[in-house]
Amino acid sequence: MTPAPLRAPDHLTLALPKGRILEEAIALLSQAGLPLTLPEKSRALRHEFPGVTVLELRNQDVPVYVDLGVADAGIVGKDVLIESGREVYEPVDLRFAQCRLSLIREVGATAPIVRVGTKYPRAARAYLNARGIPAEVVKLSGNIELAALTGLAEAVIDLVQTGSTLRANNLEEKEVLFESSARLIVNRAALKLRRERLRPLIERLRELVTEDRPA
Ligand SMILES: Nc1ncnc2c1ncn2[C@@H]1O[C@H](COP(=O)(O)OP(=O)(O)OP(=O)(O)O)[C@@H](O)[C@H]1O
Ligand SMILES: O=P(O)(O)OC[C@H]1O[C@H](OP(=O)(O)OP(=O)(O)O)[C@H](O)[C@@H]1O
Repeated sequence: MTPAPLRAPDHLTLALPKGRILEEAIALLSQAGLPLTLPEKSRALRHEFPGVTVLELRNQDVPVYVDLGVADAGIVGKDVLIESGREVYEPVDLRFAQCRLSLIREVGATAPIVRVGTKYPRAARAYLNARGIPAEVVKLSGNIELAALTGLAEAVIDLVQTGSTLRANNLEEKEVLFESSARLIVNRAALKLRRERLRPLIERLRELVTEDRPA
């Protein structure tokens, strides 16, 4: 196998998630001065721009690529970052993709919580342990709320934004575990090696998010 070519210190590799974050991430990074455009729909997974490579990943894989240094930086939801358990440098709260991770039950449910369905087993266990609730955590992959509707679980832990999914399914939010938004994450070694590219990017993104929404 041929070794991977060394990347020049003035080249950036970014890990971005496909899905709802991609478009806004590309728009913000372009505003910050990177020569990026939204990739055309295709099966290509790696997109080349002048001086920048974009790796298009699943959300959960963004912290892995950044922590292991395959990507210099990435954008990912705080929810996914917490769940990953990876302690990467997180210099900018980008303030989009705002939502919260909450404990959700059917309206009026009072039965003891025996099972909890979630896409976030690590956060769920930490929450249940802190509350002293001896429930089993069942890892699910999507449409998590169905678990509470079908009796698979007495409660679910999932994201809420507008609350319309809850209202449409006769569910209610019982407690917020934490708030989430998109974050810039950076590999610590890359921050030194590619300082000239990463420092101005961090500064510009900080300016852009505070310009958008003054405190
Ligand atoms: N309804 C929502 N409103 C605002 N932000 C959201 C909402 N749902 C999810 N998010 C945020 O956007 C991120 C990406 O969500 P997206 O829906 O693209 O992921 P997904 O397709 O469920 O993930 P995957 O299939 O890769 O597990 C989430 O990690 C969260 O931070
Ligand atoms: O409060 P709301 O505005 O209704 O948003 C919350 C919903 O959005 C997300 O689901 P998504 O649409 O991403 O589908 P998924 O369950 O397949 O991830 C999340 O899992 C909730 O179901």
